[in-house]
Amino acid sequence: EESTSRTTKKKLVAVVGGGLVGSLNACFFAKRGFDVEVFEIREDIRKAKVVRGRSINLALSHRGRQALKHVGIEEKIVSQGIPMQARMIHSLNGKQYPIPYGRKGQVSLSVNNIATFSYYAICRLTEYSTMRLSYCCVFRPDGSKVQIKADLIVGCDGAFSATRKQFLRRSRFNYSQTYIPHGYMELTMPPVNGEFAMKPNYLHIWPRNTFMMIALPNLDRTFTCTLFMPFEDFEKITTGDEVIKFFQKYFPDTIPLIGVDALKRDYFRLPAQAMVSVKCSPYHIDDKCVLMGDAAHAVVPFYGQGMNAGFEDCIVFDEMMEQFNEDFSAVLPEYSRVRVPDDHAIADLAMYNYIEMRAHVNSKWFLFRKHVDNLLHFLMPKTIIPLYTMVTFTRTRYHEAVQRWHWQNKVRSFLKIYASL
Ligand SMILES: Cc1cc2nc3c(=O)[nH]c(=O)nc-3n(C[C@H](O)[C@H](O)[C@H](O)COP(=O)(O)OP(=O)(O)OC[C@H]3O[C@@H](n4cnc5c(N)ncnc54)[C@H](O)[C@@H]3O)c2cc1C
Ligand SMILES: COc1ccc2c(c1)CN(c1nc(C(=O)N(C)c3cc(Cl)c(F)cc3C(=O)O)c(Cl)s1)C2
Repeated sequence: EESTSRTTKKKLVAVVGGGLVGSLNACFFAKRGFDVEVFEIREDIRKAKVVRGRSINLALSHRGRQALKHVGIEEKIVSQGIPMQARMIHSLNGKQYPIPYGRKGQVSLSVNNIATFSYYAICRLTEYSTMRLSYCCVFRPDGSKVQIKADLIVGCDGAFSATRKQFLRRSRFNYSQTYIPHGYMELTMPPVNGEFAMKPNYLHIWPRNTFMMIALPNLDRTFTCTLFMPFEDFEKITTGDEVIKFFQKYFPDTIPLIGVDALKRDYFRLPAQAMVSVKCSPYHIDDKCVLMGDAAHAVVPFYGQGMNAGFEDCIVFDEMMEQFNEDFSAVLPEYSRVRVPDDHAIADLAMYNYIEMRAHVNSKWFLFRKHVDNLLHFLMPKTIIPLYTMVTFTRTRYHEAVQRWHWQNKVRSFLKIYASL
């Protein structure tokens, strides 16, 4: 029977979206003793046979790991991830050059997407007795809605968020989205005699200016290769032979590793996927609703930070819940005030990196820039910290990392002028 002894009724938090950020966020709220209900449009991940995620594997770095650590699942995820201690640059002549990310411990982890993470997060959730999972769509495709009576709604329903769509109807809500002309396609590189086809503890990169391919290792000793190319170039390749010809020209060393038949087949399995950059503000409505993850800020993947930024959203929000004693009317506006500039900064950084890579990033550029960065950092470790080090291996606020990077560029150009005198 209803326990009358309790003075305050437990508050209910409804999380829309049970993807990477939604399921992690639910852990944060459940840990605080809230009743949490997660609404996920797709079937229960724990029963799903086929993993359907936007990218098969992702680079998990410091920001994301700090969030996982907060709810006690960092070790579980790290044990399922493969550390990448350096980049392996594949030049056109087939030569490979490793470029370390930094000091020994500074690694990114290649983790399997939805399957590994959400599974552990949801299992963690069910350990908190206050957890309920409803596999249904909050806003049904026919527009009808599930009635939720909750004290707080957290929109974690991804780049095409239905929760955010409700924000669009309000005045003073800012929104922008940009589709880039590049698409991406994922291809699998199988093991060779049961072993990884390439060195596993690296982020493999084939930088070819307009075209680029990267490969991250998976636990099952495959690599997931992600080919980035303008849609118009994807469309020019219409037959298996044209695929092989294209790979012979730009990625010759990968043909024997992916396999001619697999290339011809897998290239036409799915069309190239689009990449969108979404910015909006504010992230909240009064003390009622808040957006996090891709629902708040979808970024192009050219910094490997989308999930890490979404996970960091959860820590930042939780820190404010602590600071304002869980008073939503104080936490939500403060969350928008602090987090919008940082998430916009990483969106800009990722877009800048895309434009930089498309323009003049080939093996020589990569080698030159990364060795210069590492050299300057070695000479003036406190003054020159490579931008990707601040972004990937620290929790420096994204907008501060960008400010510092601008300042360092001034120092760098001054040094160049000084050196040339
Ligand atoms: C090619 C590529 C490579 C990437 N690489 C990296 C990387 O290396 N590192 C990194 O940090 N990030 C990377 N990202 C970004 C990362 O995938 C996203 O930032 C991350 O998935 C965002 O998680 P999310 O939970 O906010 O959204 P999603 O993962 O999209 O989850 C949203 C969830 O909400 C559900 N949903 C949607 N609509 C509704 C609704 N109306 N009702 C109920 N449920 C709903 C969906 O089914 C889904 O489960 C990459 C992205 C791409 C495309
Ligand atoms: C699964 O799909 C994807 C797609 C893109 C990425 C990832 C996974 C993981 N990514 C990472 N990027 C950085 C980084 O900081 N930069 C500047 C880089 C940016 C690009 Cl595009 C690149 F090719 C190398 C580096 C590099 O420095 O290694 C990391 Cl550190 S991890 C990009």
